[in-house]
Amino acid sequence: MNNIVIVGFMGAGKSTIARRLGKVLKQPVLDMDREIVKAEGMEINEIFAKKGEEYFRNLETNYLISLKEKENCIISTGGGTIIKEENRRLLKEIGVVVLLQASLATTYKRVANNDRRPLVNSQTNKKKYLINLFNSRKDLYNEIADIKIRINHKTVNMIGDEIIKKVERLNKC
Ligand SMILES: Nc1ncnc2c1ncn2[C@@H]1O[C@H](COP(=O)(O)OP(=O)(O)O)[C@@H](O)[C@H]1O
Ligand SMILES: O=C(O)C1=C[C@@H](OP(=O)(O)O)[C@@H](O)[C@H](O)C1
Ligand SMILES: [Mg+2]
Repeated sequence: MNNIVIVGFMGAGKSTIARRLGKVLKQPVLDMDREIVKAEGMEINEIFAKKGEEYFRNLETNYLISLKEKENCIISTGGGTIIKEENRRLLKEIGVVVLLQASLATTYKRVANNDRRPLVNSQTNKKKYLINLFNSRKDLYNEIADIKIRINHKTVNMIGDEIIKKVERLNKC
């Protein structure tokens, strides 16, 4: 095992921090969205548009099952991977779960004007939609987190270092 699994809401920095951890720890990085895009030969937006969200959620579950074999990897999840109970169970099996916690203000700033997230793109009132989605998922992230990191106003390097320290401490226990 010894994998590090990064969870959190859209825009919290999961993909960015995973890349940083991979570089510092010299471990392979698996970004679920990126791996799914590669396997399907379609961008996330296109998968949602052509096949729907449920299809995408099943791809996430299948991908998580394949991760059970992995060791010493840094895994970046999608913001909605934690929705399904089966996925939450799989994530706990796969590695130490690190939650990146961003404020709604930071989230909105990072996500609202980026067109790569289909769930947000399609909304006319993006702010209201994000607030509701954020609140509906909060408890699920907290439920599975072994380590929680507040990311507001911190650099990528600071967050990476904090994660490494906390994972080391946890592994010593
Ligand atoms: N600590 C940080 N400080 C400033 N910007 C950040 C930080 N972490 C990530 N970002 C930026 O926020 C945006 C969302 O990051 P990303 O890694 O795609 O998040 P996620 O994978 O959680 O959706 C990107 O533009 C990224 O460059
Ligand atoms: O929150 C979500 O439901 C989603 C988050 C996205 O990943 P990021 O959290 O990396 O943006 C991506 O998996 C897809 O657009 C759905
Ligand atoms: Mg990401």
